[in-house]
Amino acid sequence: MRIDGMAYRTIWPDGEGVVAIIDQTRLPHDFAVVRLTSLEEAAHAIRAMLVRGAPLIGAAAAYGVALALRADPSDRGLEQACATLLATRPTAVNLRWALERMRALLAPLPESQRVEVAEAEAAAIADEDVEINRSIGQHGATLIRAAAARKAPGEPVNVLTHCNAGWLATVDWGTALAPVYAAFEQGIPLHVWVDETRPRNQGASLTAWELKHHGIPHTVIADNVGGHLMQHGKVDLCIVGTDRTTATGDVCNKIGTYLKALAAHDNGVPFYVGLPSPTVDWTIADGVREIPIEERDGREVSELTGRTADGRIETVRVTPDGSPVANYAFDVTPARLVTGLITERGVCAATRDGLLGLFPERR
Ligand SMILES: CSC[C@H]1O[C@H](OP(=O)(O)O)[C@H](O)[C@@H]1O
Repeated sequence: MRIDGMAYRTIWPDGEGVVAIIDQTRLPHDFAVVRLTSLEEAAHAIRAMLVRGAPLIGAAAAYGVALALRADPSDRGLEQACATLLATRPTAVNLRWALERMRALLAPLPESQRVEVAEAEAAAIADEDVEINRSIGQHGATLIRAAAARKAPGEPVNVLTHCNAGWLATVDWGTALAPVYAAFEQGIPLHVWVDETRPRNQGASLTAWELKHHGIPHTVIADNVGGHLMQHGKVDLCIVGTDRTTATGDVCNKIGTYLKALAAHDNGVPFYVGLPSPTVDWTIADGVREIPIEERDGREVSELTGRTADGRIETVRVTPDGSPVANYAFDVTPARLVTGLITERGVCAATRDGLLGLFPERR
């Protein structure tokens, strides 16, 4: 995507043994590029959410393996790299998918070839992500165009999204926001309701930042507003991302997604999910029972970080000292609440047959 006229991806090789990332913990107030040179730095970047979003986590892990092998290309080095990176965050299946792909490719190779092949495969994973998301954008834009056809000429289509599933959550384009970017480029009038997405505020700090830089009309709202907007006909469709979707169409995504899906279902608002195929966990069928839900540090709930009036970045406490905090980072939306899955091969029902119809090789 372009930032002040300059094209960026969220992650890119930046010289021998160096991988550059946008530090998303500094947005929206500061745009900072961080350079990773080791397995430990790559693992920290994922764990501390300098990079986040299922597809980007997968790409970052792949580059992390390549960095690790520069230090230790042995079988032990490869296994330790994969284990370290897999342990960074438990929910996004792209992490496991990328590491399994890297391990399967690299393990049979002599040590002397592993670094070069690892770097090429990480770049391939990144490039594939861009093309997958571009395609999701095109398929999803048809849904926004159809919504526009049901409105008065020139009246914007109101899309509600949760968290950040934009280009910052991927290598480029995004998943839930890719259809928004594609529809905007096609000249379809639209507006995006941006859930702030407590506690990390990926919506308020990342999605709003993306849309502002792209010139897309948007309004940041508190997480609890979406149901009210749907009741009053102010949401034409919801499009969200996913960190892991089961073979039967259950969708794991940022905490609060399930509540939005319930409100959408209750108000007859279509609820779509941007779903790149590496985010499908073909091995599980019951998302609520089988998907591990990350629990993060309670300080993400009890504290807030922002910019003061005189430009300083400060963190303040918003809960009483000593009040216990629970910080579940994801929830699971049952397939029955999902109108459709927007994949790189087209839009399908949130069912096993729907997914297998687009991915018959998975039968
Ligand atoms: C395109 S995946 C985006 C997905 O990832 C986010 O989680 P996190 O920011 O914790 O990595 C959120 O669930 C987004 O929908």
